Amino acid sequence: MDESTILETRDLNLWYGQNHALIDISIRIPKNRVTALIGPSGCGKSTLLRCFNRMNDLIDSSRITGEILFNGNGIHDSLADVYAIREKIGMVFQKPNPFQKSIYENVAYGPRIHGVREKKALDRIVEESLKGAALWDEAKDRLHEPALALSGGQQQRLCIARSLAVEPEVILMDEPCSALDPIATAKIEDLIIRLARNYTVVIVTHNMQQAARASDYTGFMYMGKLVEFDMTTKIFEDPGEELTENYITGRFG
Ligand SMILES: Nc1ncnc2c1ncn2[C@@H]1O[C@H](COP(=O)(O)OP(=O)(O)OP(=O)(O)O)[C@@H](O)[C@H]1O
Repeated sequence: MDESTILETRDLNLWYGQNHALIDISIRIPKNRVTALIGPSGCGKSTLLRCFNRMNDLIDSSRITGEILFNGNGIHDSLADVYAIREKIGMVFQKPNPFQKSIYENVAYGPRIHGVREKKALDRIVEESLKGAALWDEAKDRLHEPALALSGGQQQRLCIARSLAVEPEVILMDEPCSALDPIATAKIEDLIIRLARNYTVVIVTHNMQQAARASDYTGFMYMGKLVEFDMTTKIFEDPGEELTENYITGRFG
């Protein structure tokens, strides 16, 4: 794989109490590409995703061994700043979760916390972020309306805009389309492909067509292990492992 790596795990293991949820995961996430994580329910996809920006730190029972590197630096090193990591590695969840504020305030919230006060600067960030999330045309005349008045698909794009507003390098997406209809899903998929021009996207999905359509690389996980990681075309057309083939041809899962 001749790509530069932005995120990497080396022999990563994670336990929730006695449950060994991730087993010896070594993966390299290529920069400015879309990587999909697929596999049957409970195989550890969301857990691995949450490790990348230390969201698993918030779960008391979880314990990890091994290394996770972001741009070559260990994210658990003593000097690592977890808030800076979560700013650079944003996350979008399954269910859109905008704040109970206006569209504008949802996007301006992060930059404001980081000290941007000037209205002109905030206006510019809001516009750029909404454009980046393909929501500007639909939202520009209603910026001060409640975000919760948007449709589900628009709310999800607003959540993407909110993460773009703090200038991330990576966007983690945990089944971002599972609550959306096919039209809203298609819009998010187009957006994911476009986002990869400037950002790295890692997406967990149950939808194999989505992984095939929207990703450059795919990792197939099974029972806590990364069975295979390769270019998406290779995984779907000529997988190296029988287990992968059985999964993508619908023989289990
Ligand atoms: N917060 C948690 N506390 C304890 N155990 C957890 C927690 N989250 C996940 N697990 C366990 O870790 C394992 C992996 O779960 P995870 O959610 O990462 O899988 P997944 O592949 O994303 O599943 P799904 O596709 O169903 O979302 C499962 O056995 C699950 O029960």
